[in-house]
Amino acid sequence: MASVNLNITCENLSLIQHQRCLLRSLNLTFHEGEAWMILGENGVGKSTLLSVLAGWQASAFGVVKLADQVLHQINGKDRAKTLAWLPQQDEYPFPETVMERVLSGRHPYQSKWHLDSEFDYAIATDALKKLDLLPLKNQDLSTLSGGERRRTSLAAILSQQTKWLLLDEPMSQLDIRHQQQLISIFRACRENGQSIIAVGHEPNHAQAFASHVLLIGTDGSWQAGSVEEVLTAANLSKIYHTEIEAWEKNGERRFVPCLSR
Ligand SMILES: Nc1ncnc2c1ncn2[C@@H]1O[C@H](COP(=O)(O)OP(=O)(O)OP(=O)(O)O)[C@@H](O)[C@H]1O
Repeated sequence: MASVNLNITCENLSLIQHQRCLLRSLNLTFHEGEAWMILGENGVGKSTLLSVLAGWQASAFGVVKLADQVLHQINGKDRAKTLAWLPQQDEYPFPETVMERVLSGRHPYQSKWHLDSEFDYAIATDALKKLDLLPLKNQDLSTLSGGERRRTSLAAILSQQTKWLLLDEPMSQLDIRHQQQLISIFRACRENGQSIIAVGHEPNHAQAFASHVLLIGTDGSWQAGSVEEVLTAANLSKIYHTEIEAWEKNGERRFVPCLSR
């Protein structure tokens, strides 16, 4: 999609699920080049918002624009060249190898009768390498562990080579080393000109890779801004209804919940 800027803009966006109002009147621009993390309690509407930003689900009220175009008016293939969406659950209903799955990220660039090219294979192989999956490339998805499956979905997203990565709980099921690896990948993606909106449950991940955060409250309220301004112990304690402290070591901030025994 040729365009000067590929910002994602929410204009007066409200989300409703089964007659319950979740997020209210979101007016916010996700600028190209930024990395956002969306935080909030279970059920506040984080996944719903991400699926609306991906164009998968329509919003109840308001508009989402990509650059200056209403998201729903952009044809699916062009949208898929700009926005890659990782849903919360990995669903693999049919027999498929890891490589086949990762190559599916190349579909937006292929015509109906196109066979995967050497170029597609090279991109998929690179994504597999980045996520330590090369030795599993010929394995059927049904034989993978949960974390391996998650990394396969992430590799498919990377091979889509989009400007925006919309990631719903990308760290889920990953062990600590692979979480660290993914944070490095996110940093490299940003250096490469890609932008990220990730849903998660760990404020320290936002601290590690995000430039901005969107905090969503259980009453549909929201607060958005830079990590430095908005990701604070006071704001996190408020949205999670739990006391959270900020600790600092070697100039780095970490958020720790005050667990009572
Ligand atoms: N298809 C559906 N039918 C009815 N209610 C739904 C449906 N999908 C989502 N909901 C409800 O909408 C609310 C928001 O769901 P959503 O998955 O967006 O929350 P979330 O913030 O991502 O939560 P979590 O942190 O648990 O993943 C929840 O209360 C959920 O039960």
